[in-house]
Amino acid sequence: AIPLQYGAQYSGKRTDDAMNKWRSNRFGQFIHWGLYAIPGGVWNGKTYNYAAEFLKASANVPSATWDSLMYQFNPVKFDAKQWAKMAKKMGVKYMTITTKHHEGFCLWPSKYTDFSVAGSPYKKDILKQLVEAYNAEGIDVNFYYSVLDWHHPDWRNDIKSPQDSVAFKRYLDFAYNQLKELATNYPTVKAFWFDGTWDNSVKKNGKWTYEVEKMLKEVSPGVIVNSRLRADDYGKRHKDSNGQLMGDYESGYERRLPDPVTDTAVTRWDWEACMTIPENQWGYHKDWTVSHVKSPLELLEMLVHTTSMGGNFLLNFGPTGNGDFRKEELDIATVIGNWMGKYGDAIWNCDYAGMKKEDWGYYTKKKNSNQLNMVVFNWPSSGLLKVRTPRGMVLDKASFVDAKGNALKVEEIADNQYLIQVPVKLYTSPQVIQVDFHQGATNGKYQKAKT
Ligand SMILES: COc1ccc([C@@H]2N[C@@H](C)[C@@H](O)[C@H]2O)cc1
Repeated sequence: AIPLQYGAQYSGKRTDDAMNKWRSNRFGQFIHWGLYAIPGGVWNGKTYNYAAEFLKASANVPSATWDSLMYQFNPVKFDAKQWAKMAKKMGVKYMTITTKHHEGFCLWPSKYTDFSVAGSPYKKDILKQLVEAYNAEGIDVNFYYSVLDWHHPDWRNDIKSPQDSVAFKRYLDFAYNQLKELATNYPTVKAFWFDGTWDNSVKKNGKWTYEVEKMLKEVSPGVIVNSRLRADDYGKRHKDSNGQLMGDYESGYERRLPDPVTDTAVTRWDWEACMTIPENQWGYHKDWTVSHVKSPLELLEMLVHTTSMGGNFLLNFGPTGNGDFRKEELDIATVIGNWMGKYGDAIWNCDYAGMKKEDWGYYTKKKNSNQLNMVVFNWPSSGLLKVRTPRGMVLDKASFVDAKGNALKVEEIADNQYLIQVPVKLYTSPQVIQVDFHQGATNGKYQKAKT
């Protein structure tokens, strides 16, 4: 192995209470909210199709002009309690909020900059209201923090001169102080979600990323940081020069999911996928006709897919500049919430079942139980659901979660191969079949092939 000072600090999954809770949460609400929500992808009457939180770049808006949006930030409809109630009904167990996105505007009154809510007509601390309201609903809150900062004069994309080094050192001190301020002033925050760390300037400062992780864990014991924060001694990101995952979970899946057949390696570590409802909009965009908008059932399948591979699913919402949510997002929250209300037990505190992916859908397995869940999206015209079990796993009985009394026919047709029979009918939403199993030798009651 290559000797490293700033590489991975440990290997394997963390098994402490804080990480077990993070893992059991499974479903989270991402919220992107900042000055970009005011123009919402439209500048001087022109609609820009690219991600709305990048409008400053897409429309080549001068910094002074963009930054003056601070004087328009006054979300009169913002109601943290209402947001938290919507999240609770949707069935999320955690929420990740952008404390500061690439534009540099801070949703809390940081003492290290004037470019925050304190300088806006709104004035109040948005993070404080959200943390209190969501925690009151029993939902954990995590903080997203962009290291990339378009506003700060000392930010550099690369270090090309001694002057760059001096300036960027000032920037890294600023960011370090802001992060310490966040961890200190909002002690119930459970995790930090770092973004904007792909530039050479950050890759050349692996030590700083190591020191940030260390500081956060000293200030807030048990706190969790994503792999995206980290660069090692040689600028390697997410995984260090020895291929070891840095941070506490892998955060490379952005608007994409690992393949359930070819990417099962991800089940060996903790990971989280974050997902937009449109193709590529994190901040509020006035015109969602610019791309495909995922339906509730598309997103629900992604949540189940992610859980089936031992990952967390972070679904993004982009509130308007006034502090309310668009209809499409409210509808998605309602439909997913209704499903979670009935079948959330197949998501929360569930993990990878260690079984081969089948065409009809996904398996999840309740932690420390003999409860296997089959979440069925694709109904076979035969009415026969194929199940291949690992050696030593024997299926006993199966029934629909909302028809526990009606046992389904479970037929062992060959070594570790079963068929579960379901009525052939139109199912209008994904169903969950609960299967009881035990470890043991197969019953061998099927006809052995004639030798
Ligand atoms: C292609 O470059 C980028 C850069 C930043 C992003 C940011 N990461 C997401 C989690 C959002 O915050 C998006 O703005 C996305 C794509």
